[in-house]
Amino acid sequence: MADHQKRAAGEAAAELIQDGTVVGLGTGSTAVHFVQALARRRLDLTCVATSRATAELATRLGLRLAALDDVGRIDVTVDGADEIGPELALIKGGGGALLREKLVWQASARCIVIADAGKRVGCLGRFPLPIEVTPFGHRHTAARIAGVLEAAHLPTALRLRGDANKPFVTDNGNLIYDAALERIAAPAPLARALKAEAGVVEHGLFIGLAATALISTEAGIERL
Ligand SMILES: O=C(CO)[C@H](O)[C@H](O)COP(=O)(O)O
Repeated sequence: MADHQKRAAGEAAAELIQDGTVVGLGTGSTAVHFVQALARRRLDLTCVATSRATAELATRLGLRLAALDDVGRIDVTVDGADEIGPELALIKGGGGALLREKLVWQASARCIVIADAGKRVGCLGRFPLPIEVTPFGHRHTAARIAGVLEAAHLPTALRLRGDANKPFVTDNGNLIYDAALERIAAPAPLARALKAEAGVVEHGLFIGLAATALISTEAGIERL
């Protein structure tokens, strides 16, 4: 999707941030625009990054960073998404930062998701669901995940690094399986079933966390 739509969403979100607040910084190409626009505002902020990549960008741009455990709570987090479904249920983790993202989102009083219009779907699942697992026993965990998923699913694939035929490793030292489900009719029971697996560290279903969505369309920013 056109980068200018991502930029417009990021800039619109940056305008909502108030001076003196604690802000969670998302990960991904849309979140990059938010971080850049936020830095340009030169507010007095404390920021918590959801990935090493975002932390590096924020540091380079002069934003003050704190560790999640060094702040009492986060006032507002702004982050992208891979899919935005009904009731602002989301799939996240395309960039591999889902665990830190969810930890930061859960610590936030308010979460704003920013995206281009192409991310809106009537039913989640077209985007493969990222599932972060421990490296120990990950093939057994993958087999158990396959058992949890609905019968009609497509293969669950170990995510590889783009530049090599080696597994992608998250900032937390874990691996990711991407589950091509096509259609997630009931996200909440699936989320619970996945979390019940010992090898599953986190999954990319973000349910009941986003309060607001800023969707960038050719006609302007739509607020949900
Ligand atoms: O969840 C994420 C990273 O883990 C991203 O927010 C998601 O992948 C969207 O990325 P982009 O803005 O590049 O489309």
